[in-house]
Amino acid sequence: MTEPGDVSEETTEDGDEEREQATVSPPRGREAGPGRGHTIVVGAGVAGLAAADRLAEEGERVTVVEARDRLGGRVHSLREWDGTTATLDVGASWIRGEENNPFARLVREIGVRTTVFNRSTETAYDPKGRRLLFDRHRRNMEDVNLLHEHMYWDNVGATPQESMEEGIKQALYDANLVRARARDANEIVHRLVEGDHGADADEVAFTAVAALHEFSGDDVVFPDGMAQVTDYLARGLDVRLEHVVLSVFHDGDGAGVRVDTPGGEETLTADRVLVTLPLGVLKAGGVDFDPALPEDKAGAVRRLGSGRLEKLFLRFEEVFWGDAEVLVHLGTEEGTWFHWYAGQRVMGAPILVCRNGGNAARFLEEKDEADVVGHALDSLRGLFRKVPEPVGHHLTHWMDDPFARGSFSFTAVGSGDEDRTALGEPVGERLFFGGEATETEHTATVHGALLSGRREAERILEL
Ligand SMILES: Cc1cc2nc3c(=O)[nH]c(=O)nc-3n(C[C@H](O)[C@H](O)[C@H](O)COP(=O)(O)OP(=O)(O)OC[C@H]3O[C@@H](n4cnc5c(N)ncnc54)[C@H](O)[C@@H]3O)c2cc1C
Repeated sequence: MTEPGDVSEETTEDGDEEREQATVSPPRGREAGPGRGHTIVVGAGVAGLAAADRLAEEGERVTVVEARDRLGGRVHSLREWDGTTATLDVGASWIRGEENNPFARLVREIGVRTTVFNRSTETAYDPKGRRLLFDRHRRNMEDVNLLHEHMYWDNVGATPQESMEEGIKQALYDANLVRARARDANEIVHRLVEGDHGADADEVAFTAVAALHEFSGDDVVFPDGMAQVTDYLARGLDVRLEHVVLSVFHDGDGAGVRVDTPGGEETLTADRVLVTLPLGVLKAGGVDFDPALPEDKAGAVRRLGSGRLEKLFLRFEEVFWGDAEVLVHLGTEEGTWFHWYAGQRVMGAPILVCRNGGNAARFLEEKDEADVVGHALDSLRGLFRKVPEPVGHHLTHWMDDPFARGSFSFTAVGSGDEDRTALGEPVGERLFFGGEATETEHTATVHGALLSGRREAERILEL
């Protein structure tokens, strides 16, 4: 190990890129202020950048190492997609609940434009593609709220071994809805679980109901892309892209990482390392830790789940679905194509986007891309008489992405908050852990990632 605080200097072409980046904004975090040290942050997602931003502001020297050739991690805005002016948020797109939400506060500080999908236009269709009367859909959603309320109450005293599926069954029994209403509410609740957790109701712990402490207010999206926020956090920082961390090591003298770069392998050392790798990457075991992670942390990595949620964007010549900005389709094959969001206003182009989570995503994963698009079009053709061929599409593959290995963490049956806490615990004063999976109250979200990064920055600043 070289001296703590000594990071090998870049001499490759990458170095030029880094210097170029630094000139866009005044450099930050390049030197340690009085009494401060040097932290290597692994991962330039929301968590890593939020930590680096805070540490740099407080005089810490910070070096961010990122495997991809871009910032943002699971925040990824594809700008000017497909020859249009549209920006696609192919990872996170929503701030869930604007009020008191720290991510929303940051967005306001930066002055980034947000908007809401107009839910008053939400239109639901039955399995045969018949539009449900507005009142019927509203009643369905009231039934869903009732089930959720029962689930919150039934959750008191639930054990980690109980599944969300069992919780839903109990709530259905308690709510005592008539058959057709119970069927619709049951289906909608299942689709919501799959979207929120990226897993099926029988894979998710029932206790996760209580863990979804979301904020009130509107859910807002970013017409110009959420990546404006990660770009802002990274301004002026020393971020080294295309640096794939192979191992993380630490001892009494310091900590460091071995990285694979386009110029070959390198070793970077510092006083400490903050790891914000996605849970899926930790689960895959591609990054070595020396010494090995403590058993409670390794166990947490095994027990927590990495969920799947994939998005399909379809671009058409023109809007054929009317004014609706949200379409709900009940009774589809394997729960696929349940929720469509229409981007004519929000994205400024005739785009439909659908998210498939859990089983629906697994079902589609078996197909090649053309078949997935065909399957989506068949489903839409059940709703509209004339569905033209799309002129473009984008399908995400977060589960296969080697630097994500999933969309976000979920509390799997048999795991719990104590696993998330263990995952976020530091190892001595050299190794720290952040990322959405290390949060107990706001898992699987950008605000959770933000809070985890700031939490670890505070921990380091208190040393
Ligand atoms: C399809 C999808 C939809 C979502 N929708 C929403 C939403 O609407 N609202 C919401 O709040 N949240 C949403 N999320 C969740 C949200 O995106 C994440 O919770 C959040 O972005 C995670 O941030 P993070 O910093 O913890 O992890 P990441 O953003 O994954 O950052 C970790 C970084 O580590 C890097 N990395 C991985 N391996 C290595 C390695 N070996 N060496 C170096 N670097 C490495 C990665 O490339 C990445 O940049 C969604 C996620 C997905 C995938």
